[in-house]
Amino acid sequence: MSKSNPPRNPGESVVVPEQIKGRNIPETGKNSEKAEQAYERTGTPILEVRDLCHRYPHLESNALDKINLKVFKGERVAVLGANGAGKSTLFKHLNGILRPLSGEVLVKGVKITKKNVRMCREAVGIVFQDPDDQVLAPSVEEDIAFGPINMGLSREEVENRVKEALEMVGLTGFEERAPHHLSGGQKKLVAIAGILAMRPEVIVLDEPTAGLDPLSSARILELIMKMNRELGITMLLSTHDVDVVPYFAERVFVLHHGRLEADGTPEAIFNDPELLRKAHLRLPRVAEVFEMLQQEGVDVNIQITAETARDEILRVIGSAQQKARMN
Ligand SMILES: Nc1ncnc2c1ncn2[C@@H]1O[C@H](COP(=O)(O)OP(=O)(O)OP(=O)(O)O)[C@@H](O)[C@H]1O
Repeated sequence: MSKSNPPRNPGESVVVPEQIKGRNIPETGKNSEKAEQAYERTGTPILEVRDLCHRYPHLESNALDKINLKVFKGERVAVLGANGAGKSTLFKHLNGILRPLSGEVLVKGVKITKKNVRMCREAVGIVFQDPDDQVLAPSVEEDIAFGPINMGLSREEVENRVKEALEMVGLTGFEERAPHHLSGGQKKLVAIAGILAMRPEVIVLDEPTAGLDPLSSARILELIMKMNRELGITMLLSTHDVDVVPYFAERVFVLHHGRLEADGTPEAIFNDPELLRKAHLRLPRVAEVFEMLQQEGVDVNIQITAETARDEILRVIGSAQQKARMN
């Protein structure tokens, strides 16, 4: 986004939501039965981008250059890329906020046009990086009701949806509060509730944890997992926080200078040092330790989550003990 991200402390530790810690880490990758059950990678993608190019006025190069990608129902996808890579620009195309210079975006197989853009915005909701761009009404309740009222829903239905969305994000009791008196984390939850109340099939979140403390970040990530698991909502989010990516993403898109450099599982992406270097990304902290061990000549495979790291360390210790016994 044009707004710069608040600086992050490079040594800041990651708070992994309890639900996705340890043994409950969602399995990722092609071999994961759970992941395979969670979504069907065949048939019509819920979102498809074909040869998408975007150019902002007065700029010489494209902010997006021939992007092709598909997202399937129920997937959790992370979009990684350095500042200015094009993540926000891509997101604004996914529900027709921006119009392509060339190429097209399809929602459930239908190309976004002027005529159907409203329907597309109901299906694909976007949570912007800065909640102040989104949460504008004088009270939380009015803010969340805004989308459903615009959809022409009855008063009773609007009330139901506001109640349901507040429950989902854990802000029941905040109805009368003024959004500008809430904390950054609470405002972010109100922004998510406003989108949720429209019952979208896809939620796109631009840097949902930027500027939040570790606990608030964990709460947002927990909510993202819950919306995916319990409501079946397809989730796309951009982040600079590579440490959390392996804990929630089944698939990762890497953007660099407006191009899609890679589309793969977190394991595949984080096992490609050349790609990470090119896209100005780094390994998750856990993986950095394994990379250092490899450089020391230890026979380990790079791991990206705490749980698989523990298993790998136990494997190495086990084989060292076995060798010692044989000698
Ligand atoms: N409204 C705009 N007008 C002109 N140029 C823009 C505008 N918005 C973004 N850009 C430019 O387009 C490119 C992509 O920006 P974009 O905000 O999509 O990147 P990003 O990956 O979301 O970055 P960040 O991680 O910093 O949010 C950048 O070069 C940026 O300067």
